[in-house]
Amino acid sequence: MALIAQQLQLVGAVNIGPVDLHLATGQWLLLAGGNGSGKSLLSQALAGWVPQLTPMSSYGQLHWHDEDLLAPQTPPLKVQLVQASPQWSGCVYTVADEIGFGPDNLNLSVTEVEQRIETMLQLTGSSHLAARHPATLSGGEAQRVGLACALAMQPDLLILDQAFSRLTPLAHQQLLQQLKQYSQQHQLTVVLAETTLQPSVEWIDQALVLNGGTVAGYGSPQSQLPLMLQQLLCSDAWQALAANIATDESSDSKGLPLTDRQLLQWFKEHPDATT
Ligand SMILES: Nc1ncnc2c1ncn2[C@@H]1O[C@H](COP(=O)(O)OP(=O)(O)OP(=O)(O)O)[C@@H](O)[C@H]1O
Repeated sequence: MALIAQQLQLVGAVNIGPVDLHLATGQWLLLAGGNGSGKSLLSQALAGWVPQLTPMSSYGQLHWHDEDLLAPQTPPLKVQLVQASPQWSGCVYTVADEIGFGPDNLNLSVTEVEQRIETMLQLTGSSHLAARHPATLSGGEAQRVGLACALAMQPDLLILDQAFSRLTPLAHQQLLQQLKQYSQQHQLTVVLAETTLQPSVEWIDQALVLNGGTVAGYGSPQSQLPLMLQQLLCSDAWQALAANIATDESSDSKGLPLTDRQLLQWFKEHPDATT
């Protein structure tokens, strides 16, 4: 297993945990929960920010491969956290240079830095923004560039804390699709922290549901779907599914839909389902 948390507890102004999770290389985990459930604090711990950048006490174990993520050290460069509002370096004047800022500081060759900038501009659909000043970007544009900056560091663990919250649902879906392809090619492990069910649920291998800082559920997306439908934001169509599976005790979690297309099919196969 690549990412392992055992009885992880974060203690500070609020308490998070205990959290147990096991994620293999290349897998995707959804940290699901409502506002204030602890997704961001747990994301920061997974990124190695505790205690240096996020001053909390920690108990239990948290490892990324051989690296102890709770050890008092600089957060590992191979683990990148992208938050909803990207912070810019303030040292450069263009988006292209902002994406190159991290790699430049690794003393890579100019050619390598330029290649990474070009690749990430394309992957995130940001090529048209290359010459813009980062401070002038719209919310959705800034989120694309924030992702490009993180990927330019070639992380092997990427944590996205509501990092696409300002994109349209279609753009969000397309960016996840691009990222999935990249993740499969580069064995990139991904953690998504979200308050909404769609579109992330379709792309994940595991879901961990947080409620008030404690783990309400953990397992396959299908097994956690009934809980996620209760706790996350979702459209009326998905709410209708929630109402149906809540009243259907024979409902088999393995057969639950995860995409809009599968949801349509589910309703076709359950003609008696009412909302
Ligand atoms: N520095 C802090 N001091 C005091 N309380 C904090 C601090 N940081 C976070 N909290 C509290 O910890 C709880 C969990 O916060 P966290 O940011 O992890 O939630 P979240 O699930 O990411 O929420 P949202 O979806 O609203 O972003 C919240 O009640 C929050 O107010």
